[in-house]
Amino acid sequence: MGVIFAKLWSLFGSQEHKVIIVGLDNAGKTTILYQFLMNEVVHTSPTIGSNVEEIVVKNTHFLMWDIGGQESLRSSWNTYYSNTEFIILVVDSIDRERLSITKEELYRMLAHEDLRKAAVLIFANKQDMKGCMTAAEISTYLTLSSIKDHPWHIQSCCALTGEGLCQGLEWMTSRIGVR
Ligand SMILES: Nc1nc2c(ncn2[C@@H]2O[C@H](COP(=O)(O)OP(=O)(O)OP(=O)(O)O)[C@@H](O)[C@H]2O)c(=O)[nH]1
Ligand SMILES: [Mg+2]
Repeated sequence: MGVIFAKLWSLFGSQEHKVIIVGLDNAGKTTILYQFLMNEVVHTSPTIGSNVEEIVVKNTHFLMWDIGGQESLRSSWNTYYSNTEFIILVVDSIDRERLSITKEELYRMLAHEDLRKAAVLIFANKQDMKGCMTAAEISTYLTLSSIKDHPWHIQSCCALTGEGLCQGLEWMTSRIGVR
């Protein structure tokens, strides 16, 4: 009985799932992390290095690393990759000009050995902005349907109101146990 309990506990209870939150500077990564943690909008400044927080969703523990997205910091994203189970890629849906850079970064990550088992959640953030791209437009531009070797999901959201964030987390929890 004790052994069975211990096994179940290790499967569903205490195990921590590593998540990296990436995306270009100003996409809203830090805002999303603290919405997850506190259900409120915090005042942010550009992240130099990273923030890390434990987020618990229905008894599932995620260790979330929010990594600075400025150009000079992107080359060190790979130092966070080992043992990552989920990549949360945050896109600023109003930033049409830089979506091509996000695309390059996405495919660079997917090709990285340390991320070969990672599932990808794409947040199409800032949906409150007038004239923003829809999740469908972003999906088409990023050619997400061509990704066959990683589970992926795109979710539109607004980090300021929190809209869409829970649905993203629900997709992540639904993936646990699948693999
Ligand atoms: N309108 C709007 N603004 C948002 C939203 N999410 C974040 N922001 C704002 O966008 C700005 C940048 O947000 P951050 O969370 O600091 O961005 P970041 O991705 O962590 O940026 P770096 O740390 O530089 O990589 C802040 O002024 C946020 O308030 C959103 O959904 N809508
Ligand atoms: Mg930040």
